Amino acid sequence: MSDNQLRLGVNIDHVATIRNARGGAYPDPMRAAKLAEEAGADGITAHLREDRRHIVDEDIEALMDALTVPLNFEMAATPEMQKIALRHKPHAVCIVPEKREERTTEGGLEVAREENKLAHYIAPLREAGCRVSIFIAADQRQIEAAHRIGAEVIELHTGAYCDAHADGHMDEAARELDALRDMSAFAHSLGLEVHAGHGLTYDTVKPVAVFPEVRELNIGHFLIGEAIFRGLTPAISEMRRLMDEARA
Ligand SMILES: CC(=O)[C@@H](O)[C@H](O)COP(=O)(O)O
Ligand SMILES: NCC(=O)COP(=O)(O)O
Repeated sequence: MSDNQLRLGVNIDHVATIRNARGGAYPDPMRAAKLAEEAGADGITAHLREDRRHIVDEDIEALMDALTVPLNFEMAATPEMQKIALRHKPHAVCIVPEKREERTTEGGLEVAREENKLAHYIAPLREAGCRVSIFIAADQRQIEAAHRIGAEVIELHTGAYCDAHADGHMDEAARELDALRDMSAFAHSLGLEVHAGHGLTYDTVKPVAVFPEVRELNIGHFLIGEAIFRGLTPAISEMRRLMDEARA
């Protein structure tokens, strides 16, 4: 991979959402992960929520056993999740905020107010060899705090930009995009590796993919939905093509 190429992490959570709707064994997130690998994904992302609404513990075990690309394990900063991460030692652990009542991840992690607690929380994960990433809003204060606690990576939450775009509020989308651009550059200037994701689609990916400091995009819900219409491999290949085009 050239230095300028953006990595694509495919999030398979919502394959599990469909499986869990009937409580059976299909569609299998592992099969989706293998197809994603073949389609050019550079990594697989999976979020083990406290309520296990999509990915479950057995999925993480299967992914750790069979993946040949890195697993980005998303989790809340709880003792239970720390134990699971330390047992599996995935390539990357992305700490995300989590509320049981939310429909999806709302906003970024509050790092600045929880600095000491989070610094202690991530230390054993780093010692175990996991790259620690913090899922964060495009907010300078939070990025500075993520840097201070010793995170190596931040993932900028692109949800507000994507939601504004989907609602046709283009001025707001442009403002959110400006913040993402400025904060990508700022985080990079501190030495943090910059990732981005949440809610990205074919319509919203290029303006983010073009930021030179961004090294990885994590995309899931849209791709799994799009796979219904064109199949998972073509859906991922098209995303890959748009990212490469943005970066050319
Ligand atoms: C943190 C994040 O953005 C992802 O985990 C993704 O949104 C899928 O999980 P949920 O849809 O459950 O939030
Ligand atoms: N961290 C963001 C992610 O993994 C994918 O989010 P989404 O595309 O499912 O909204």
